[in-house]
Amino acid sequence: MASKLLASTLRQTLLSKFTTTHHVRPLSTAAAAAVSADYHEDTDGITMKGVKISGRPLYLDVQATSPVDPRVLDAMLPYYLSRYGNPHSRTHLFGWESENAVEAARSQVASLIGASPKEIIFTSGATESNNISVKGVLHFYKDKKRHVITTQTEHKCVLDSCRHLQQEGFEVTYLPVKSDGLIDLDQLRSAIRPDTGLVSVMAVNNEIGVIQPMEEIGQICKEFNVPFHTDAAQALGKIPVDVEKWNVSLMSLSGHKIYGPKGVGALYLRRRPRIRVEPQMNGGGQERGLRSGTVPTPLVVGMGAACELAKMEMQYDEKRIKSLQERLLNGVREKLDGVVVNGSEERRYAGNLNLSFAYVEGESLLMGLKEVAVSSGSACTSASLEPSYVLRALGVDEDMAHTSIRFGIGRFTTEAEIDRAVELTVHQVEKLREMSPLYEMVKEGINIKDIQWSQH
Ligand SMILES: Cc1ncc(COP(=O)(O)O)c(C=O)c1O
Ligand code: FES
Repeated sequence: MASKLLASTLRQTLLSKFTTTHHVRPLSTAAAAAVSADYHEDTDGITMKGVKISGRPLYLDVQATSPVDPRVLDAMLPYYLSRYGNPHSRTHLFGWESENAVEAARSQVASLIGASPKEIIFTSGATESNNISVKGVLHFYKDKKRHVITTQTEHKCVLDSCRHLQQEGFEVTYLPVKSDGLIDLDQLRSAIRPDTGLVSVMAVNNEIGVIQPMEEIGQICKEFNVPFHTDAAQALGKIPVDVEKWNVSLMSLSGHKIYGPKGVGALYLRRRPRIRVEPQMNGGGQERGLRSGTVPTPLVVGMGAACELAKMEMQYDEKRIKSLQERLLNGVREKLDGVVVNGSEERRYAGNLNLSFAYVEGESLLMGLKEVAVSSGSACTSASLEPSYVLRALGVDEDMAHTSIRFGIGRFTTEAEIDRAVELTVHQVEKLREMSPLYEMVKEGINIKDIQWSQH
């Protein structure tokens, strides 16, 4: 109890010390011009991309990325300022101390997932780890293995790696998901073939937060002796992750989803039985020849520190986040009808709440919510007006998929922020519904599904 209290007090103190609400001053005049052309700040707010916002929005988009924990930054700083040696330099102290720091970080990452440090390869992020896993495994075993199984709701970097393999002549099965977002284990079983070289299923979905049955999938892969890869970018530090329990051969991890820095990640590669991959990067042979390029010591130190903090505080964070999620959901449901949680309500990570609001237009809702930084789904598809392919895979109607909003709650989210988000969301949805003729008809008791719309 004392340590939890200490952690939360420390968090507040460090946060107030480090958090700045100031606009970051660019160094060069060219950069200043580029910024100022689209950025204006005055006493009553900020205008950017043509949108005026009074003050900084509150941040509820932690699935896209999370702020760096001040304690993580604290661990990183010496490796920028004084201990800046190349960890691969063998001839002097600067190199040795950097190498030590990298190895310590490797242990911190391994310890959070129940692996040996020898099984951890540092990469630039989960995108790279997913590319190495999907393409690297199939390329290495290409003489015997020509088939991959994945799901329709994976992150784009897994789906695109699979498409790339298809262009090279490999075959891919994209498993559908049930309406709760989970795969059907019998369908997985029957999709496995003698030439299946990899099963790749993400642990926690980035858009809807559902948790796939990892242990069961791992068991099936063991039974058929097929390597199992999981993209655990959204699971690490959020739910217990254990490479043995899940029987995974490869696992992709990311630093910036767990209050660590952007631009760093890791790949878990099982040693017994050993899984082999073809490297995607050629060069100096760092990271056992699997990922050439100078290991970025400060980033790796940050990822290690973030993992150590996650290990210590996961339970505490989860409890807080769960109660904030309930506060948000109850708050919204108290005032609004027609609010649907997308994805399984039981098997989900509490920090990801994906809601659809019936009878409102999603784009207008997002535009009206500029004081809350939320998204309609993943960051890399957020520019698209298409409804999310993940929600479509769940069988969500196009109109409901269009009105979805993902609320991301994290370690630094406060009750006051949740209350404000509820207030703004309710206000905006009510406003849009007032303008909606459909909602008017629903209130009058007309069943919209029964209406025969005339076609012109
Ligand atoms: C499930 C999932 N996989 C992969 C990624 C990509 O991670 P990174 O930004 O570390 O490359 C993300 C983050 O956007 C993600 O949510
Ligand atoms: S890279 Fe993060 S959601 Fe796409």
